[in-house]
Amino acid sequence: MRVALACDHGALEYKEILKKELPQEGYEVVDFGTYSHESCDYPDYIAKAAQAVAKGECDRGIVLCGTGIGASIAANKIKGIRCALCSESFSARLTREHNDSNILAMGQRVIGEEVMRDIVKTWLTTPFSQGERHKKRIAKLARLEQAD
Ligand SMILES: O=C(CO)[C@H](O)[C@H](O)[C@H](O)COP(=O)(O)O
Repeated sequence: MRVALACDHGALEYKEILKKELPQEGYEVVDFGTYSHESCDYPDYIAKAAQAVAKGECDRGIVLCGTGIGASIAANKIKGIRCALCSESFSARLTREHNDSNILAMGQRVIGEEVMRDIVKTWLTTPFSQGERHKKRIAKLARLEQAD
């Protein structure tokens, strides 16, 4: 699985942890930045990762900022993206099973390192349930994008 990573200056450390550790678990990572602690604007980096997922260049994406909120808002502006902001693994599992989320957002200023790892592991390994009720709802989400 190829995973797009992106962050702003508020979450550089967690992005670097994932960049180092995910390949050890067999994931390919593509790093869309940012690459330093210099203050930057999260939409610039998050959009690149989200576009890569939307185009099918990456299978999934993980985006991070201080709270995860700005990152999740930015990712969800891209057509075809269902980005879920998670601070615990229960939601990470349910958003895969129910929403078939293709991007995970987290906040480095909100959750600890081990919680972050737990969320990522759960989110990457949980399949979509394929439930008909969930497929119907996801189709309705897609139709909302068409209304733009
Ligand atoms: O977008 C955010 C808030 O939801 C992120 O947490 C950003 O990382 C944060 O706004 C950055 O704040 P800073 O004061 O510029 O470091």
